[in-house]
Amino acid sequence: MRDDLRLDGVGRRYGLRGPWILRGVDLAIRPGTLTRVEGANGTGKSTLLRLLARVDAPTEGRVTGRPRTAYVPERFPAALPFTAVGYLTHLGAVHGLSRPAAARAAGEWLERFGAAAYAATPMTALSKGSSQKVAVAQALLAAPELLVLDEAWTGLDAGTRAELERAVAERIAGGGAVVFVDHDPHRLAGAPDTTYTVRDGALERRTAQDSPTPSGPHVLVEAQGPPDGRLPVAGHPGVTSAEEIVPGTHRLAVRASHSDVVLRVLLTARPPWHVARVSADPVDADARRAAHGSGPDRPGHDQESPR
Ligand SMILES: Nc1ncnc2c1ncn2[C@@H]1O[C@H](COP(=O)(O)OP(=O)(O)OP(=O)(O)O)[C@@H](O)[C@H]1O
Repeated sequence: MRDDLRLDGVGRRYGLRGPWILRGVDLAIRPGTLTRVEGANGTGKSTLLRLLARVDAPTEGRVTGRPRTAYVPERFPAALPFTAVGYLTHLGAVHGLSRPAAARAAGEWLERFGAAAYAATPMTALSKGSSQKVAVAQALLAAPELLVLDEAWTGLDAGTRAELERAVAERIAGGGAVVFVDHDPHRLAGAPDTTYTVRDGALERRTAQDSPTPSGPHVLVEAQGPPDGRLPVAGHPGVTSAEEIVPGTHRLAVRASHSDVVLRVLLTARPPWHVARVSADPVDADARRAAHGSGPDRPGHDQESPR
C-alpha cells in the first residue's frame, strides 16, 4: 500500500431524512498499520467499514486513496452458484490474478484454513463455519493492500481463528493495512496501532502508546538475513525493538503473544531469514521476579532466566 486511505469530513445517513449514523469523520489509514474499530451495537461500525472498503459511498465528505482492497462483510452471501474452489478462483481472477494463479491461491488458502476437503463442495451445501472460511479466504487470496474485516472471526474454529490472526500479521509485515471489528476484546490484543471507538456518530481515537495494556512478556529473537536485506518484520506491531548488532544480524524484542507470527514471517520471507536464537527477554525475567517477590533469599529463581 503506497498511500493513505483518507476520510475527510465524512457523513453517512440512510434515506433522505434518516438520522446521521456518522458525521464529520476524519480518518487516515496508513500502510503497514493495524486499526481496530469498536463501539456499542448499532453505533455505525459496519457503516464505517463499508465506507473504508468502498462498497458504500458517503452522504457527504470525501474518501480518497485507492488501495487494492479486500473486504469480509459481517454477513457473507453464502448462497452462491459455485463450488468453494470455483468461487475462490473466480474471485482471484476478479482481483487480477491469472486463472492458474487464482486456482493455486484458492487451493493454498483452503488448505491453510483446514477446508481443502470441501474444495469441490457447492457453496450452498457448506456449513456456516466452512462458508466463513471461504469468506475469509476470498479476501486474502490476492494479498490486498487494505484488508477490511467485519467480525471475520465469528463462526471460525480455534485453529482457523489463530490462522487468520497470523494472516493479518503477515499482511501488515508485508506493508499492507488491516482494519477490523470484532466482538472479542482480546482479538489481536496489544497489536492494534490505533483503536477507534464509534460513539454518537464520531470517532474517538486511542493509539498503542495511550493503551493501558501492559507491554507483557517478550522474547529476544536473533535473525540473520541477506546483507542489505530489509527486515521483513520491520514495523510489525509485535516487534517492540529491532537492532542490527552486526551487518545482516538483527536482535528483536518480540511480544511473546506474537512470537509465532513473527518467526513465521521471518522463515517464510523470500529469501528466508535464518533464526539463530530465541531466548527469554531478561527484562521480563526481572519483572516476573519482582512480581513474585523473589530476591536474594530465593536464589533458585535466578537460574530459571538466562541472561
Ligand atoms: N442499509 C441500511 N439501511 C438503513 N439503515 C441502516 C442500513 N445499514 C445500517 N443501518 C442502520 O445504521 C445504524 C448503524 O448500523 P451499523 O450496522 O453500521 O452498526 P454496527 O455498529 O456495525 O452494529 P452491530 O454492532 O450491531 O453490527 C443502525 O441503526 C442500522 O440499523
